[in-house]
Amino acid sequence: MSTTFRILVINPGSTSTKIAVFENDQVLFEQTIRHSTEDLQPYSNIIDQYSFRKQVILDLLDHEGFSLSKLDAVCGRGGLLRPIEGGTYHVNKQMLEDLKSGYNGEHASNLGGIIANEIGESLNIPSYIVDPVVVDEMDELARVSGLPQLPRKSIFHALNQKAIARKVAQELGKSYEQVNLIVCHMGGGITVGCHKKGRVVDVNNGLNGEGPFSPERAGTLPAGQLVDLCFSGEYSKEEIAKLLVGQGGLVAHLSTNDALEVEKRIVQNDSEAKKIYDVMGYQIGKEIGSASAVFAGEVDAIVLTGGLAYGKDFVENISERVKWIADIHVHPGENELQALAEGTLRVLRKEEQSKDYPSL
Ligand SMILES: Nc1ncnc2c1ncn2[C@@H]1O[C@H](COP(=O)(O)OP(=O)(O)OP(=O)(O)O)[C@@H](O)[C@H]1O
Ligand SMILES: CCCC(=O)O
Repeated sequence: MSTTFRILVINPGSTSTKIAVFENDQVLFEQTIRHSTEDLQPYSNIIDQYSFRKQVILDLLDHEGFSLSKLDAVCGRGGLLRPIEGGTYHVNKQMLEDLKSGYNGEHASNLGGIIANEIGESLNIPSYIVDPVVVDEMDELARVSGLPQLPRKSIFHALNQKAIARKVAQELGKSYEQVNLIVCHMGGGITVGCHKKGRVVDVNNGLNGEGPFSPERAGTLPAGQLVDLCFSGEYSKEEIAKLLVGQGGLVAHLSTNDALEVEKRIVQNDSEAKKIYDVMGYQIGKEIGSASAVFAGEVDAIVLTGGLAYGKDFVENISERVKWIADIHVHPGENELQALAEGTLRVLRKEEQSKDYPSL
């Protein structure tokens, strides 16, 4: 029996689709396909981007000369499913239904399992998801909001946050279960997780109007004014939802989700671009500060990760505000493709069993 496994991994983010082909845990090919605001504009729902993103992936693999017939499995980033524990799940009928209907809401990662399944079925090979954004390890007190009918939910960049947290724990010479980390994923969305001895006990739900604004999310808004906006008669429910996720943050203020473009404008002395970019850093600093209270100050490290962590001045802006809390570890980009491949590999090698996504 073959001990070499070839795996296609697919990570649809809000502003990009990242793909890679792995041979066991070694990457053979990796590419980030960026989607501009204009590319995504025609699609009123994220699920409608499905054919567009799948075709872009297939075209790229074809262009690079990768034969699909050599694949052993396909793995996609898991989306807004029902709350489940971390791990590798095979895609099943219920999961597909929940991803398609957006059981817990709309998110680019909903496309991961759907595209993986479609490619997998066409090749007669298995498809999986690993550590979806709904991994839920929150402490009970973190679930309580100021209205009993509106409990808080755990929806965050679980895959990257957990993979980077393990790496930083290793850098500290400890296991993930021995450290307290504040992990700040800064991509199209921004989530700040409190990793307390191996569990994410609190985290802002970046999709639900919580936390800092981001390239595409509005973050925490003044609630009363938001209610007025909702009932102003000027917006439909869908339009308001899009303002919060997709057209909020940098997109709302500067008409771009691309921080590199914002940095370019700053170099050209665009004062509005500078102000908004600075405020995004300020809000991230505030969120990290509030996370430090979750640990009563006992924080081993602060971790800055995601695409925005490539921005040196941006990282400096945040670090100046929070370096008094703990040492800062910067891991730009993300480890998500590797984490997807490793989760799949553990199952293909039978080191672990894939989990069953619960049916109704
Ligand atoms: N070198 C860089 N310097 C500054 N910003 C960068 C750099 N590279 C990418 N970015 C910015 O990072 C953001 C995208 O980050 P990332 O690729 O992690 O997001 P995503 O995967 O699309 O969404 P999410 O991480 O929320 O799922 C964009 O605003 C992009 O312009
Ligand atoms: C991963 C959920 C948070 C976000 O995309 O903003």
